[in-house]
Amino acid sequence: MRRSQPTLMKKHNRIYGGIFIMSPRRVAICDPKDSQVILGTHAFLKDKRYSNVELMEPNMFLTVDPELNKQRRRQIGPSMSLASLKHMEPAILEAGPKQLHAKWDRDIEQSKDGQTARICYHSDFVLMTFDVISSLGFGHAHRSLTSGDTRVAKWVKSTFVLIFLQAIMPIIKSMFFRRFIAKSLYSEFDAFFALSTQAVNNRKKLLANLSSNEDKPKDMLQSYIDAEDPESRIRMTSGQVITETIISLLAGSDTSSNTLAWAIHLLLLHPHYLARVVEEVREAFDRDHLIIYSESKASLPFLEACIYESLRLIPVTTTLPRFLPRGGATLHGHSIPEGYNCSISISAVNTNPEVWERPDEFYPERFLDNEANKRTVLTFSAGVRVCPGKNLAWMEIQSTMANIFNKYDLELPEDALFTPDRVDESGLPILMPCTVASTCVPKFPGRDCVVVVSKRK
Ligand code: HEM
Repeated sequence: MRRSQPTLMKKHNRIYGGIFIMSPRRVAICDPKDSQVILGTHAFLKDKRYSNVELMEPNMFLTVDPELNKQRRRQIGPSMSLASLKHMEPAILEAGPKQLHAKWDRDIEQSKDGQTARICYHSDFVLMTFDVISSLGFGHAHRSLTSGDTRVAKWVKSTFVLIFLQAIMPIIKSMFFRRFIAKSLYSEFDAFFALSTQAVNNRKKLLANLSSNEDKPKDMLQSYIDAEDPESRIRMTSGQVITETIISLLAGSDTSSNTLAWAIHLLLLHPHYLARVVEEVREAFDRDHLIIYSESKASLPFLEACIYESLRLIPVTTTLPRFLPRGGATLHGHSIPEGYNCSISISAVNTNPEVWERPDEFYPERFLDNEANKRTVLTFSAGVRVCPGKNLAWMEIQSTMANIFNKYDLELPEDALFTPDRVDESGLPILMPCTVASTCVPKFPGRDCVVVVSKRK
């Protein structure tokens, strides 16, 4: 079995259990305890294919070198803490929920009846999450969602593809591919790199003219420039800041937008839960109030449970590939030789029937007052290389959803293909199909991620 598609991994987990052979020298891991063992230490290195990528300086995401990864985490980690993100929240709300409202209000106003608009929420979330991270990372307010200028968002996509291709197919790094076959991908990457370089240079010029530290911008770019490793006192060079900014943009936009899209899809297919979330939000806040993350965290436990359940059921990152250390390891009672690869299947761990009751069901109640269940969800990974952008993602996702439900009524269009009544043999709503590459993306977003939006009655 070579493919690691989530549905296949889940199916094989039910047949073969917590561990099975996927292909020669590669085993699949589907058990939460084994995953914690592997992810808890740098001994199980990230898959070596990541180090094939030669586009930027070595960085936190692609490095297989534990020392570099640890240093970067000491440098960058604090800027991703909730305390630090609190200072960035105004920029997140401007580029995120407020911009989305502006776009949806305009769509409604310009619609035929002036009351309801058909909206592809997937494409809006893609641009919105890109705008959020690029505002923080470039210190410049890209507004691709409302302006319709999607040029930079496209460069990001090309960079993603290029990284993926270099990792699995190193020949793409050759001059022949650079000049001919993959020329446009490389030139879009160059444009994106030049933009990031310009952002760092502009910021350094601005800093040179500031009279007080108090006036420094409060964003991710600034915190990367200021980041210092408390152990070695080393700060990042401009090249490293540029690279880490690009990496944050790549790692943080598609993941967040697709998570938002799956959460909305799941709620539309479970109208009783949608109604419960809407009621919770509207009882807690006035209709014109812009809900910030701390408010939503304090007052909207059911919304939070729905997001956890969506992250559990459809994790946008599907596998975590790791390398068995010298001497091998015993996993799930089996001795696995050194040099083997193991692929932790996030989707199989998140739906392992030995751990989760009603594993395939969208059942958010399992997360109400249940910290242990929240900790078991593996969607942001865990351990030494856990996602450093987790807090930012939560801030963005939860405040976007809270503000959508506070301001708009959402309904599936009449021609929707996937509806609450269209169920499988177990009686569960059939989900829209997805494509799995580096993230799990709706396959036909223009067809399946459409919703009719009107202003809240
Ligand atoms: C819903 C949103 C997100 C999900 C589901 C997610 C998931 C993940 C996962 C599973 C990993 C581990 C990958 C691996 O080990 O192979 C990871 C790593 C990473 N994520 Fe996220 N992520 C999200 C949002 C973000 C955001 C917003 C940022 C940045 C601002 C970010 C930055 C990173 C970085 C830099 C790494 C590499 C860490 C390392 O290798 O040490 N992520 N993410």
